[in-house]
Amino acid sequence: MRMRVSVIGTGYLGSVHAAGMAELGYSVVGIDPDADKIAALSAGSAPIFEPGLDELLMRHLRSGSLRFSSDVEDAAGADVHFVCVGTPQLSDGLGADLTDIHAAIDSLAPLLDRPSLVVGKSTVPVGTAHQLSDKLARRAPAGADAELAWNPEFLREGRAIEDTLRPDRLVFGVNSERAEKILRELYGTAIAGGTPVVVTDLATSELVKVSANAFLATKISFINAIAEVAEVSGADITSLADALGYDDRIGRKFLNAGVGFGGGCLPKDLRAFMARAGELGVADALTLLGEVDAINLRQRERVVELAQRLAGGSMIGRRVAVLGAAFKPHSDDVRDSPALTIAGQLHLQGADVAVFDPQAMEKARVIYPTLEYADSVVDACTGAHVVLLLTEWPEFRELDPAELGDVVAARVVVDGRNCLDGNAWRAAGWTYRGLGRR
Ligand SMILES: NC(=O)c1ccc[n+]([C@@H]2O[C@H](COP(=O)([O-])OP(=O)(O)OC[C@H]3O[C@@H](n4cnc5c(N)ncnc54)[C@H](O)[C@@H]3O)[C@@H](O)[C@H]2O)c1
Ligand SMILES: O=c1ccn([C@@H]2O[C@H](COP(=O)(O)OP(=O)(O)O[C@H]3O[C@H](CO)[C@@H](O)[C@H](O)[C@H]3O)[C@@H](O)[C@H]2O)c(=O)[nH]1
Repeated sequence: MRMRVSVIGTGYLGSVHAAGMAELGYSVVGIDPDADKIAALSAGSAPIFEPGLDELLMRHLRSGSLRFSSDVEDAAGADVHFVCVGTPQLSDGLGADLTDIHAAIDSLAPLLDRPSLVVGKSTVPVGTAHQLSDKLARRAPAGADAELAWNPEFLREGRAIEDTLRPDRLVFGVNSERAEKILRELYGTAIAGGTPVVVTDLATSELVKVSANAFLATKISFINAIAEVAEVSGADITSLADALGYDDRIGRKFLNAGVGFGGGCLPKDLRAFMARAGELGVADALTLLGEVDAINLRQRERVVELAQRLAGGSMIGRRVAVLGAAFKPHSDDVRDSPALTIAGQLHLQGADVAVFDPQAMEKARVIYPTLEYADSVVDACTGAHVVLLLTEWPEFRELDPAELGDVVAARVVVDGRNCLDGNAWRAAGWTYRGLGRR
């Protein structure tokens, strides 16, 4: 009989994971208390923008291998339960809020009356899985037969389906050979396709995840720090990154300088990692990450200051076009988005800010309701004194500077992602400013 899988929490991670597990041939139920989300998913229309997700949902809803429910009791029949609930930043700005993950285990445990595996995928501070494992053993009617494993997720938004079906690596944090065997069977397709597997303990698996995100964040802040120096030296950060990247030991990926990292993962995971190190008495070990965070936030301030300078000193009575609201292209996720932070700051300083994003308008409106949301790039730029490109959507890269020049009040562009051809924009009469570029 094919394995039955439940996915607890169907947000950015869980919705893709549920559809991915159905694609791998399992019988899947996705559980989430958010009734609107469940209604949308059940209709085959994901509440998030993720390329290919609607098609995958529709295919497996139709075949009957995928369903969604807001009642956790519907997870009772599954053999494996993936926990994908949110672990957002606490309101004090430091540690991770583990309320939802404890609530998820509390609601699931009483349903586990036969051998089953609960697999944590959420990103958690090291030590959390051990606590949840104890809780499960105490509360599940099956006792030790209801076991916990940790299988951190490394998917990138915008490429989430590919990353789910063909991950770079799999990490299994397990307490038993039985748990390892079940996970190997579940991911058999990827393993047969060559995906390497690291089998380890719970604590290592939790730490792998936060270390991976901390390393990626460090790479981005490193290049952004160098970009500040390049800018005042007349050097060019993009050529510099290309030259660094040819060294295999360094690699070109994650060396794109600009307004820095945002989203629902890198910033909050970095801060939660530092907070956990503090609780463990080794805060000094991670002081580097405090600097990574500070460098990252400084990039947003640098763009605000640059826009002010280019607008003549004051933002009052100035119109600014912000191209991009999502934290990265091919996503509608606006959590901790550099583009929206910058737009919000300029608005507070009196600018008339018009935002356009191909996918993230609806979600942006919820958190910044007072900004103007334009229907197109041209609408946003009409009458603008400064154009800020802050998310590198392909359609923004391909803009024609001559055509856009006809609608703006002043031909001034800040390329916050260093993705435009500065020479072409200058040739069309624009004042072009990249970050870390001549
Ligand atoms: N977004 C990503 O690309 C990504 C990638 C890897 C890891 N992660 C990690 O995965 C976790 C989820 O992230 P996300 O971006 O999907 O968050 P999200 O906010 O989009 O989704 C979380 C979902 O959990 C649901 N939920 C809350 N309490 C619940 C409960 N008790 N039972 C069932 N569902 C519940 C919420 O309603 C929400 O739909 C986080 O720990 C995150 O760090 C995310
Ligand atoms: O050279 C670069 C690369 C990325 N970014 C920015 O960094 C942020 C994060 O990008 P990315 O890592 O591609 O997006 P996420 O979907 O948030 O994925 C990260 O966070 C996920 C959740 O933990 C992990 O699963 C992924 O492995 C990890 O890459 C975005 O704002 C990007 O614009 C840069 O500024 N420069």
